[in-house]
Amino acid sequence: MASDVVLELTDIEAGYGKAALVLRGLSVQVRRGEVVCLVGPNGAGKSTVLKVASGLLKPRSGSITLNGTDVTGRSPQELLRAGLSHVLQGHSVFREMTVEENVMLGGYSVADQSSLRERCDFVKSVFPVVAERWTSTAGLLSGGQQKQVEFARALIVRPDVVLLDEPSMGLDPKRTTTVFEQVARMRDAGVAVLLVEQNARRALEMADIGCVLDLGRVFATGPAAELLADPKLSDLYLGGRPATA
Ligand SMILES: Nc1ncnc2c1ncn2[C@@H]1O[C@H](COP(=O)(O)OP(=O)(O)OP(=O)(O)O)[C@@H](O)[C@H]1O
Repeated sequence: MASDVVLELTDIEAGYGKAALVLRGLSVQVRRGEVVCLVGPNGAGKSTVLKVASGLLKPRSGSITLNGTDVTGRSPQELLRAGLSHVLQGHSVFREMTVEENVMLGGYSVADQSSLRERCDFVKSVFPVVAERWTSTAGLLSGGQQKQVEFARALIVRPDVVLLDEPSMGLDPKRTTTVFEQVARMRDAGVAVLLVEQNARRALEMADIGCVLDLGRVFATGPAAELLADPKLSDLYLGGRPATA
């Protein structure tokens, strides 16, 4: 395994209860400073990959390694301590609380106050809106800005890898652009990002690596720009080819 691989899922089989398998031998790698974007049709298993990676769902077979250590079967809390943060689908900002209070909820496990202060400075440097609105009530921020508060909460523990489940959900195109810019800033700050997106074409324009899932397997993977340029993938999975001028 290359040393820059932060998270690796290998030959994962997973499902819910006694129901049929959702993931059928899926493998994916995420490297430091890289955004890997999972796309594919509804029900392909994209969110299930994130649940397996974060310990919310135990795989029936296969392995998960984090920074080269086998962490298969560990709980979400253990994985958080080991360097993996998961930003769930939907909105998890507490609207009545300030931005600071929301971000600090993520830092409850950081006992050392000076290291917590240093981490605050770090998230403020990654997300300028969070710094500017630090004392504001979170409910007064726009949907895209609230997403940045969720990202900051995930980054306060300074994880090696962040899992993002549909961060653009419910946002208009302009705010989606802003949110994808913030995902790129996390990557540029050295974090590995594994992202699930319905907004496949626009997410792949920002991502480094794309991974097309279908029926619980990886149908195609490679540099995101190459997937975007593939006419067959465009027609099947990316909502058709963009109109040419
Ligand atoms: N908690 C659950 N219990 C039982 N089945 C589930 C559960 N969550 C998901 N599934 C099933 O697993 C399959 C894959 O779901 P998943 O949410 O991973 O797909 P997805 O690719 O993220 O889809 P979407 O794009 O619609 O969010 C679906 O058939 C879904 O019905």
